Amino acid sequence: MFCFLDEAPVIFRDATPLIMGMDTTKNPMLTENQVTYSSESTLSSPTTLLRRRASLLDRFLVFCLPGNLQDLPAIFDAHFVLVLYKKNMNGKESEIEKLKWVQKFYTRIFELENEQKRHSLPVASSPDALLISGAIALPSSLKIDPLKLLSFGLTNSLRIPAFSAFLQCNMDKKIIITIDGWSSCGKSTLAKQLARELGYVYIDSGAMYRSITLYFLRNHVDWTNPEAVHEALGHIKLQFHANHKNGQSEIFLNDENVEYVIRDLVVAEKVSEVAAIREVREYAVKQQQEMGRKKGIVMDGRDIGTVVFPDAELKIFMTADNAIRVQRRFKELYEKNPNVTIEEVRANLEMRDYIDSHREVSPLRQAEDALVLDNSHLTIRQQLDIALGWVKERL
Ligand SMILES: Nc1ncnc2c1ncn2[C@@H]1O[C@H](COP(=O)(O)OP(=O)(O)OP(=O)(O)O)[C@@H](O)[C@H]1O
Ligand SMILES: Nc1ccn([C@H]2C[C@H](O)[C@@H](COP(=O)(O)O)O2)c(=O)n1
Repeated sequence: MFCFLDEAPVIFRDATPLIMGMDTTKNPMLTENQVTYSSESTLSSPTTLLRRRASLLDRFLVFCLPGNLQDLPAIFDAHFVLVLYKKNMNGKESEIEKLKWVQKFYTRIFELENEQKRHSLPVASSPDALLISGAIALPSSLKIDPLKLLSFGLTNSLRIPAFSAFLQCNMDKKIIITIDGWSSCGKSTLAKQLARELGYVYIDSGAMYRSITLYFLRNHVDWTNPEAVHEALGHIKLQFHANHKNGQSEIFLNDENVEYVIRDLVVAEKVSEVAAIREVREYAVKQQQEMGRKKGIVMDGRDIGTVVFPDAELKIFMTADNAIRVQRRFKELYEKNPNVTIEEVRANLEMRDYIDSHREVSPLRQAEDALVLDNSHLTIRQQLDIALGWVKERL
């Protein structure tokens, strides 16, 4: 399925320069200034052209794609947001190259139009634009390397909704995505975004261990005593519910929303001890496996790719420099409680990482077939784009 969640893009049939539009109202972070253009001279004509058509186009931006024309075929279909024309070539050969591109561009637009007709979809077209909508099967052989996009300097500054749309071509196939890694390296941030992009369920397995710990603390359960643990687990019901206000899935402990209280350092101090108990793990893993039965799930934790879903289609192992992780978590906790100190946060992270990776039962470790994502110097958006690229390869 090729469907744009917000708004279909418009592809302009104009003569050169080739233009594709992107709805900027749906991408508020995107401003014209943020886009790196390959050369000023290429800019004037597309923007002028667009502005002249303000009624139709005032919500669309034009991009020029810097870089080598040879690379364009790979990204052409995937990104309906890009202007793929660069007027910095001289000489006859270049002109021929340019013409070839114009030809390819039109050919593809007409193919798309025909696809839409073939699927009995309304084709909203005018002499100068074609609205792409509905189900259009893009070639499954098409591969896109997000790193290539990074090299164009594009994904730094913009989210490309067309990329999600591209992924949706193959959305019939549901996979399991596991994200394991060290504390506070961004697992849940990435997992939530991936789930949202793909329409998958997100499960924060750490929230389950945290909720169990909260129950034990509140009820003074002696977790060094296996019988007490067994008895207590019998009184625990864990559920995830979507919060319709923020679209996030939140954890409920015996029908109480504990999503926020479990993030407290009081729980964080003890959770690794509780999570190391065999019976606690068996209790949690059973439920996690049940949640992934229908696939279409992104789950983050410590043992998801190794123990919970050893056959997952995509396993990501996240990591980041210690100091960076401490800083990120400190910033987050400080906003909620200015009394927290960076030393406390550092000590907690180090302690949890040590216990989590040294415990006897399902210690944190990288699955052999996991892809490593070190996000020390990546933005949240960049890490998402990289992970989406990996997903695409598996769909
Ligand atoms: N690439 C990034 N750049 C900057 N900050 C980030 C990045 N990724 C995540 N963060 C921030 O780092 C903090 C920790 O992220 P997150 O809660 O996703 O980590 P986690 O690995 O799930 O943590 P935990 O192991 O405790 O569950 C959050 O404040 C998040 O916003
Ligand atoms: N699959 C998992 C998930 C979490 N844990 C433990 C280890 C963590 O220190 C703790 C809290 O998890 P977080 O919220 O930081 O992801 O729970 C685990 O052992 N296995």
